Amino acid sequence: MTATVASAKGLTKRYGSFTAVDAVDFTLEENRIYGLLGRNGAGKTTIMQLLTGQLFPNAGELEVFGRAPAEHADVLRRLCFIAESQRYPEDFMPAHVFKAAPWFFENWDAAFAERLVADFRLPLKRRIKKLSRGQLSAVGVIVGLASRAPMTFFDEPYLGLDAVARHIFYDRLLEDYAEHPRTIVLSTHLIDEVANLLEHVILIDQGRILLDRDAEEVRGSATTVAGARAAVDAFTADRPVIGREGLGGLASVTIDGRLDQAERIRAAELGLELAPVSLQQLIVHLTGTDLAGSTEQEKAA
Ligand SMILES: Nc1ncnc2c1ncn2[C@@H]1O[C@H](COP(=O)(O)OP(=O)(O)OP(=O)(O)O)[C@@H](O)[C@H]1O
Repeated sequence: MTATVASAKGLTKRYGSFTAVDAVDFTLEENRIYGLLGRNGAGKTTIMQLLTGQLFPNAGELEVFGRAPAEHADVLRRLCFIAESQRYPEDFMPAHVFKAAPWFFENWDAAFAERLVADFRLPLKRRIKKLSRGQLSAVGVIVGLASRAPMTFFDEPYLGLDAVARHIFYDRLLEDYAEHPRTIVLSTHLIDEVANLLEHVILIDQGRILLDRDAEEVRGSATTVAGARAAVDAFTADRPVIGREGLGGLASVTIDGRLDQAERIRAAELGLELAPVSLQQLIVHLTGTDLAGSTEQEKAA
């Protein structure tokens, strides 16, 4: 039995006349790794700032650990938010950050932080403003991991981190999560890289939730059917189509939903090729722009 650690109902955030988060409902369960995904400007950072009490909602209900997060110190001390471009006091070095961290995070593991510093080859005694972009991201990633906060938010945490460092992050996150389960919310555009890490996916588009589903269910929940156009069209005619491409007499159509054995046999008989759709491909299909039309908000503006 899992417990709900955050819940939003009709949660809305406006910036002037622009609605960045539009009456969303969702819950976060204890000890799960969530992917908060979506295109630029979708509203991911805004949702994380609402959850961590940095912003007040304009409407709706929001509870984190049973209370409105803003101004409740007992909630805020259980949260860790790692922003894309974290700011630190002038003249701070990484060593200062890690020394101060236990004042904010009661579960802080100094030995784990030390190991991560070695993994990321982070210079401890260099001014933070002199660090490279990737080294600056490493400081945030280390704080996020070693804080072991019951609810940890990583908002695009790895700007500038090289591929090796990103994989160290994923590996350490999974290892440590296995030993110290907690709720983790990760926002990223590198969906393929984190696809296997995520347990649950929340997909945001223009301030609304497009998908809120167990990652296992999402994986393999869509299929691309490719082959001769007439056969593809016949096979996909009665199904929910989420993407379509074609060239000459060939077509490739992505459909939502799983295919059963009989359908797979029928596809084979029609000479069609079936391929599972990756999480990234699915998200591209679901959030791809309708090039023919503008968005509702743009029309209204
Ligand atoms: N302080 C603000 N004033 C006005 N508009 C804002 C403000 N902060 C964010 N927005 C707008 O709200 C929308 C959501 O922004 P948000 O930062 O939450 O998106 P995001 O999904 O995190 O995007 P990205 O992936 O690019 O980081 C965007 O259109 C953004 O321009």
